[in-house]
Amino acid sequence: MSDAAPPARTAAVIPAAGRGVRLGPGAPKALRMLGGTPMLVHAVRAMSASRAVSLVVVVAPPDDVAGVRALLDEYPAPERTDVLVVPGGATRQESVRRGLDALPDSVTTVLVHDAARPLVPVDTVDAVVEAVRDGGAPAVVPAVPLADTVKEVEPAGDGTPEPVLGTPERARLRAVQTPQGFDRATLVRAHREITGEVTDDAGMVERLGVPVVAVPGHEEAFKVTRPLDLVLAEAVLARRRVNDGF
Ligand SMILES: Nc1ccn([C@@H]2O[C@H](COP(=O)(O)OP(=O)(O)OP(=O)(O)O)[C@@H](O)[C@H]2O)c(=O)n1
Ligand SMILES: C[C@](O)(CO)[C@H](O)COP(=O)(O)O
Repeated sequence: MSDAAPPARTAAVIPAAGRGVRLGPGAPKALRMLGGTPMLVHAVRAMSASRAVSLVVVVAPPDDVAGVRALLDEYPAPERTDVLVVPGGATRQESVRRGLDALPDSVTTVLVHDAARPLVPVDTVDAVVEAVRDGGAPAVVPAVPLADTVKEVEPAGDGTPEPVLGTPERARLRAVQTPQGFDRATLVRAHREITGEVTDDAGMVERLGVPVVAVPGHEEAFKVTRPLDLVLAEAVLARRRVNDGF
């Protein structure tokens, strides 16, 4: 970025330090190839596709910060986007916190986006940014309705039958994606004050008692978690190539 560029107001933190155990043996998940390009590079491009995002902080496996830096230099982001790489932690929460610690003072709005959701469309990213900047709520999540009926069970964990405790009303349920968007001060406070297991950043903000709102997500923002998700991701990329005419 040129010296004259204005300081970043909106930044994206990309936690990419996970191993990808559920994906099976191989390279760390964020470095797996999708359509010939590492998953992390797709995720960085998805964030920098938004004109609002001028800084991306990638949180890398702590033993491979230099390798991730070299990889991102090989696949440069648009010139108007700065990309920092910092070491991650043992949990997603810890990795996000380390990404937040690296943000410059100028940043007021933060997106947190899983490297494992490489194909989120830019319209979804922009919708989240706009909703945060509108000031309606300090935390915004993209979310999609569920296709399956959901049961609450008493988990057994060993493959034996699990007692069903209830069936939440499906119309009130959403599957939550990323990027999740936040007023920076609120997210930093959540990461400082909330401890214990939380699976997403908005969940931490909810625990502060601060309002969180959901905006429409996108089916292509799915998380690459299990081997079949890689097949779907390759299919989405192939369809995009056909639609883009190359
Ligand atoms: N210590 C960790 C764990 C996860 N993540 C990141 O958080 C995102 C969502 O996590 P998930 O999909 O669960 O990835 P993994 O933890 O890698 O997957 P698994 O649980 O299968 O090992 C991923 O981009 C992952 O790299 C991270 O930065 N640091
Ligand atoms: C943040 C997240 O992607 C929202 O759906 C999800 O909670 C991450 O969960 P994971 O267990 O780290 O995959």
